[in-house]
Amino acid sequence: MSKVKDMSLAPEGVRKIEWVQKHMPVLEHIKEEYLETRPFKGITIGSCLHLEPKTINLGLTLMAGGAEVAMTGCNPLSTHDDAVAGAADLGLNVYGWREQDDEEYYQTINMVLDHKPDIIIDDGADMIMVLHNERTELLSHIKGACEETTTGVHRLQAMHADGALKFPVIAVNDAYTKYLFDNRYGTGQSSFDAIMGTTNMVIAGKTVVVCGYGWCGRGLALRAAGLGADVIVTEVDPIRALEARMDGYRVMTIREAVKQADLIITVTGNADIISGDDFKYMKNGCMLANSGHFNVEINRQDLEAISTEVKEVRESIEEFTTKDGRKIYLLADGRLVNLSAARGQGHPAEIMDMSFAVQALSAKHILENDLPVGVTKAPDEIDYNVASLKLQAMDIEIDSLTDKQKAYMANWQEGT
Ligand SMILES: NC(=O)c1ccc[n+]([C@@H]2O[C@H](COP(=O)([O-])OP(=O)(O)OC[C@H]3O[C@@H](n4cnc5c(N)ncnc54)[C@H](O)[C@@H]3O)[C@@H](O)[C@H]2O)c1
Ligand SMILES: N[C@@H](CCSC[C@H]1O[C@@H](n2cnc3c(=O)[nH]cnc32)[C@H](O)[C@@H]1O)C(=O)O
Repeated sequence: MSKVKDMSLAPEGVRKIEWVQKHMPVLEHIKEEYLETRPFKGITIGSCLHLEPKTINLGLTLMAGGAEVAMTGCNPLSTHDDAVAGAADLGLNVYGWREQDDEEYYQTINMVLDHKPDIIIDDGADMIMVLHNERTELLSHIKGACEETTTGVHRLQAMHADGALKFPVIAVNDAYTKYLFDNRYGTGQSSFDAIMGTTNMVIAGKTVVVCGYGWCGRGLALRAAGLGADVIVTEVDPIRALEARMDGYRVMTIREAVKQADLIITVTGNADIISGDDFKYMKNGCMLANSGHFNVEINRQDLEAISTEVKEVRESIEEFTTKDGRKIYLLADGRLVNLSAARGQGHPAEIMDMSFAVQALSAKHILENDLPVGVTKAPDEIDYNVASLKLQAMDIEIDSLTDKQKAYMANWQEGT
C-alpha cells in the first residue's frame, strides 16, 4: 500500500533510484548478502527518513532481506515525489509527498505505524515520539529502533534519562562511518550545493558565518573556505571554539558575527541561534540558512516582528524587508537547507552509502541480539565492516599489523 502524490512520476523516480544504486557499493554488497540470507523474513520495518532515492535504496535493501518495509519522510519539505512514486512501483509501502502540513506529516507517520513494525528506523525521533505518546498499544511489539541523526540521539538519551524510553535504540549517528563522513563531508558539500543552486550566487569573497563547530560545522567551514569565503565560526564550547581558531577561522560572538556576515549558516541542533536583536545588526542583503535539525535555529517570528513585508522572490528564498529598509533573505523556511530547499538533493550517494549500510546492519543487529532498553552506539564490528567494504569499493588497500608489531603494541616492558 502507498499514498504518494503522482504515480506517473514513477519512471523518473526509478531512473534516479538506479543512478544512486551505482554509487552505493557498500549497501549493494549488503543487499546481495541479504538476498541470500534473508535475515528479516517475517519482520516488518517502519522508517521515518528523508524520502529520496538513496533512502529508497535502503528500503529496497531491507526488502531484499525479506522485510515488509513501510516508509515515510522525516521532514515536511524533503520528500522527492518522483522517488516515492518509483518506490511504490518497486514494491515498497511508501507514504509521503513534498510540502506536507503538520497534520499530513503525522498522518503519514501513523500510516507506517499501522503496519505494526517490529523495527523502527527514525531520523530525528519523531516516529519514536508518536509511538510513545499516541500509539502505546504498539510498544510491546517493537524489538528496537535505529536513530540516524545527532539531535534524534540527544532526544532519545534525554527520554531514557527520564525513564520514558521503552525499547533499545542503536545510535547510528554515533558510528564513526556515519558522523565522520555524513555529518562532516556530507553536510559540508550538500549544504553549499543547495545554497548555491538556490541563490545562483558566488561564495568566493563573501563573509560566511558558521554557527556551531561540531561535525557538521567543521565540514561547512572547510567547504566555505575551499570556495573562497572569509569564514567566521561561533560556538559556546571553548574547546571547539579554540579548535576552530587553530583550524584558521575567525571566532567571535554571534552578535559581532552578524554585523559582518553575507551568509550565515546555523548547524548547532539548538534553538534561537539567531534571534531577537541579532536581525537588527545584519547588513542589507544578508542571507540566512540552516543545516541543523528542525526550523528553530533561526527565529523566524523575531525576523517577522521587525519586517514590513515578506515575499518569495525566488524558489526557496523569502525576502524580508525590515522597518529600516534592509532586505534579509531566509532560505528554505529555515529548515535544513540541503534537504528542504527545492534544489536540495541531500548528501551525495557515496556518503549515504555508509550511513545506510550502518542502518541496514544495525537493524539486523537488533534482531540477533537481546539489547537492553536504552541508547547504545552501533557496535565497532559494524563500523570496521563498513569502512573495509568502502575501501574495497574505492580500490584502496591498506596494511595490516605484523605479528611482531602486535607483540610490540601489547608489550609494556620495552622502553628507550
Ligand atoms: N543537514 C544535514 O544533513 C545534517 C546532517 C547531520 C546532522 N545534522 C544535524 O545538525 C545538527 C548538528 O549536528 P552535529 O553532528 O554537528 O552536532 P555536534 O553536537 O557535533 O555539534 C553541534 C555544535 O553546536 C554548538 N552549539 C550549541 N549551541 C550553540 C550556540 N548557541 N551557538 C553556537 N554553537 C552552539 C555545540 O557546542 C556543538 O559544538 C544536529 O541538529 C544534527 O541532527 C544535519
Ligand atoms: N527531522 C529532522 C531530520 C534531521 S535530518 C539530518 C539527517 O539527514 C540525513 N541525510 C542527509 N542527507 C540525506 C539524504 O540525501 N537522504 C537521506 N538522509 C539524508 C543525515 O544522515 C542527517 O543525520 C528535520 O527535519 O530537521
